[in-house]
Amino acid sequence: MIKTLKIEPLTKEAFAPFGDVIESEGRDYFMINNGSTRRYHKLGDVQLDEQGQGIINIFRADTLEYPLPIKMLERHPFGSQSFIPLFGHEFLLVVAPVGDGSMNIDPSTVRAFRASARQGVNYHRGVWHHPIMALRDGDEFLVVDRSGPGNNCDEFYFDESIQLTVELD
Ligand SMILES: NC(=O)N[C@@H](O)C(=O)O
Ligand code: NI
Repeated sequence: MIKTLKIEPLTKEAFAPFGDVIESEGRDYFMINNGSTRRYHKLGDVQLDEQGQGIINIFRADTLEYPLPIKMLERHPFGSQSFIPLFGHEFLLVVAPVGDGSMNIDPSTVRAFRASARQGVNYHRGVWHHPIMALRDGDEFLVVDRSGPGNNCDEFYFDESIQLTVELD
């Protein structure tokens, strides 16, 4: 299979099989702090196993070389992982559904999205995704994910006959 992935705009609906979109645009809110603040409540769920602890990190990432061959995806079986851009730059995502839970990805289910400068994502537990795909060198992301015992990062490498690519337009 040789395929250039179509980069889709990131929307709550389109991304629903993979997790949550963290954004304020078009979302419900309620007022707090004596009316000075909008609370966009529960935009995403932090998912953890019983032994997991939720932690807050910053990832500083450089851009990758495009066209980018998608040789592997990874997943975090014990917890969700969110990426919120701190510098307000767009970034890319490549994902595949949890599937049947086995260490296998149907390449036809792999999708690419472009997050706007005001969107973040929260990958749900076990959702396959490519490591962070910043579009600027030195870009920073607030990352909320899970710390705890066990290996929380499975990597799946596609067979060499599967050539999935992401190109920048
Ligand atoms: N390995 C690591 O912490 N980063 C990845 O999980 C990622 O999604 O970028
Ligand atoms: Ni990850």
